[in-house]
Amino acid sequence: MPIVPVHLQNNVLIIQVPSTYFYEFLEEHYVEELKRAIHQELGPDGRLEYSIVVDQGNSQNQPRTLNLPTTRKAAAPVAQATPAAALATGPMSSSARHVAGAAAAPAPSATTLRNPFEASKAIDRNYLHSQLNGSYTFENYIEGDCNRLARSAGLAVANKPGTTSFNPLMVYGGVGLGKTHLVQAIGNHIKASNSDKFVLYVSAEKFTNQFIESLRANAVQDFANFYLLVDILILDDVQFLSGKDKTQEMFFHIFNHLHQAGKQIVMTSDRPPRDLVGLEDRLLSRFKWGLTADLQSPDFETRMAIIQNKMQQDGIDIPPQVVEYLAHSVNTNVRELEGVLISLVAQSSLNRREIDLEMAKQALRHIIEEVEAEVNIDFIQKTCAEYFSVPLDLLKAKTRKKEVVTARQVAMYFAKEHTSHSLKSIGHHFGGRDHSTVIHSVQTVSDLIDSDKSFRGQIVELRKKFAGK
Ligand SMILES: Nc1ncnc2c1ncn2[C@@H]1O[C@H](COP(=O)(O)OP(=O)(O)OP(=O)(O)O)[C@@H](O)[C@H]1O
Repeated sequence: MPIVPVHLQNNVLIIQVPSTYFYEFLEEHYVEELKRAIHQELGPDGRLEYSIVVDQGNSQNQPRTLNLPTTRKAAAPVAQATPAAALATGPMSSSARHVAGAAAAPAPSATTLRNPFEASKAIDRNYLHSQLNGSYTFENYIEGDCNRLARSAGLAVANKPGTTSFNPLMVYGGVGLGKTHLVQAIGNHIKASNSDKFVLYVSAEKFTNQFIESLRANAVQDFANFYLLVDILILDDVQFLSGKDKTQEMFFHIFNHLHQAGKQIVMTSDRPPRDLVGLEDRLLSRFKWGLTADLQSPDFETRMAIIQNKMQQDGIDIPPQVVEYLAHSVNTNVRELEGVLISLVAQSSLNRREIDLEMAKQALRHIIEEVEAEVNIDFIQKTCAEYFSVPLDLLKAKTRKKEVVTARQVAMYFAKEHTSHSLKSIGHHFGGRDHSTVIHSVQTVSDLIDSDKSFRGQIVELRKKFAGK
């Protein structure tokens, strides 16, 4: 059932939709555009109403029509309510909604919505918005060691959605490392080359809120049907589903249905699937069907390339020494790096001063001090790796060499002492180790401090490096 303007009655444009969910979707994303167009064409008195036509599977197979005004505020009930007003107490209604004039729209043949997982094939998906930000592309997603696997898997999925073994594709990593950018780039790429495919980007938080709202409005069936229309479902921040059993159950069914139908599913999470506490095992096991790829903090060269790319994109001109200074100073995450760059440009234009190294140091003193002052896990790992003379990346690797194990355990110990990260999160920063490994490391280091004098001396020296921050 396409969404079509079915009727123009006096100054009222009535748009027909197949479910309350579609009504809400239009309201949320298009209402301003629609209102503008209506005011332009029909003048200031022009109004918009929705006509929801749903087949409830009743004996006569009669479609039911529920008209909704554009505003969600309760409107005064109309004097001569039509039989459709009966819906006010039915499953599709909500007390805040104005039920009026079913006869206003001629009822077309309705879609049968009896099976909650039977998508309506007649809905014209061209009318649906993908919720993608077009500025997130593969072209401006800089590749580095930190993201190589995830990026190339993403590109493979984008070129052949639903047909690679990367289904689902799960991208995980810490804050501001480019998860959303990457998965949206996948969506944008697919959309550009497959105009017939309906790509939908949704955060797990929004998915949850929509689901709760559908429960409240007794329209769970509509909710499910909508999601079953999707060809490529991109669910961001899946960890948000933790502990939300009903939402998980709904997602489980949607996942199964889409997967079986060869539709592509892409997800992001701030931690590896095995650490997603509060998610059902059956869901977690499905997440592992495809490919799980992580994003790490970018190294110096990648940070340089990211800054240069951003400069080119935004037409910013900054001397190379300043770019290098920024890339050296801000090693936490990409969002932080971008923030520092923007702040520098803003200060330069406010003070009408050319950007040079002196100016950059001066202008960013507070910000960079703040970033540097943070004793974060990156800094702790770097300091411990240097102190014990082991390569930094081995702290995150599997190796059990004695000197690496010591450096790793000490770094975990200080991460526990100096940061607010949970044991799980600390483990995640050390190559995805679990929380019991972190507990064991902290205990081992504590025991050695008590029993080994020279080790205790090393810890005291290291602690000074962190205390000075
Ligand atoms: N490899 C990259 N190349 C270019 N820009 C990047 C890269 N990685 C991240 N960015 C940029 O960094 C910013 C933060 O990225 P994004 O929002 O995708 O991170 P995230 O991991 O989803 O963060 P969060 O954990 O807060 O959800 C965005 O502006 C994004 O464009």
